[in-house]
Amino acid sequence: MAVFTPVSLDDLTQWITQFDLGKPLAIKGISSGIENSNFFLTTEAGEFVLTIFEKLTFEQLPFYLQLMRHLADRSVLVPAPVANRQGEILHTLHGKPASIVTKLKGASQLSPKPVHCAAVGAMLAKMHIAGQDFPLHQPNLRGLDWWLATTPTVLPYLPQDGQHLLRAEIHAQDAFAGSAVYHALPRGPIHADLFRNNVMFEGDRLTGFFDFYFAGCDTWLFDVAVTVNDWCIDLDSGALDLARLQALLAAYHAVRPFTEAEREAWQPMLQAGALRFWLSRLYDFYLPREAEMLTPHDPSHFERILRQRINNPAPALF
Ligand SMILES: Nc1ncnc2c1ncn2[C@@H]1O[C@H](COP(=O)(O)OP(=O)(O)O)[C@@H](O)[C@H]1O
Ligand SMILES: N[C@@H](CCOP(=O)(O)O)C(=O)O
Repeated sequence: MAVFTPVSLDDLTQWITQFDLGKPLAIKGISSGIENSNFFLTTEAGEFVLTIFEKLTFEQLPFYLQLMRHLADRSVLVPAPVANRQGEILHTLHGKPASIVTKLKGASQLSPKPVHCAAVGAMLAKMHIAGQDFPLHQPNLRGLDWWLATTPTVLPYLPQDGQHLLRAEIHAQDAFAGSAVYHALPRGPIHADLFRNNVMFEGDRLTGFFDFYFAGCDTWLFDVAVTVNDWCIDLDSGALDLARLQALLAAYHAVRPFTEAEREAWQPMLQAGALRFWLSRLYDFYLPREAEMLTPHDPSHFERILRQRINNPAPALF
């Protein structure tokens, strides 16, 4: 939708000399970005994505960029941040934080089949394992604390039945987060927003996960639940598609077997994954940021998913 900070080839002539990327040959704004100014950049060394960060700060960005670098170094398919000759991956362009990352081939698969879900499940498990020794820590900033803080803000906008559902679910999630099962869940860096539009495919071959700017440290199962709630559902009803669900979970389990605690936590975690995006969409819908230029996502989509998960519990995990 937008390039907020324009960049021309002339702007890059001098700036790019800090990298071993040769001369800049072409730059093209990416219109679909909503948070940042993104560009496809071609240099003598190949094709890249240049991002100027419009909201994230120099203090916040190292967690995300270092995580992508860490994962890329361990053969997880993610954009690899490109370092300059000083080894730095966070740069300044037009006075704002900027990065150059490798360009993923392909396009998003918005009508996934089991084969695509299996590829996502396997790569997600690989990503969780590879993140285990990542040294930086940042909590999931859209986790329980944020849900608890946001619920009273959005409650007044909801009709009675929505208020009832939200109160009951936040109460259930707060109790679940205090349980022994919850504390036994394996955790580490997670993507936390692995929707269909954040994964690239070339045909049936997954070429990478991107958009790590909701990443944080949380339970791995929460990441699986968020992913399942987008990749393995009928988008109209929110109902789980069992063939896609089975494909994603089996492929994940083959790389990183689920634990007993995860089996017990699966049902509340699927509800947690739905609650998180219901809340963020409610917040963006009723309290849009100043000068927000976007049409907010429909919150009722995730209310429907939450009701589906409560009324039609998913099959048990492996
Ligand atoms: N590393 C990458 N490789 C290929 N395409 C990318 C890459 N990063 C972003 N894109 C493209 O740019 C678009 C916008 O990126 P996104 O991260 O969603 O931006 P924003 O954070 O501003 O919403 C994506 O939909 C995708 O088409
Ligand atoms: N996936 C979230 C919105 C996050 O925005 P993104 O386009 O940067 O992934 C939702 O659907 O609510």
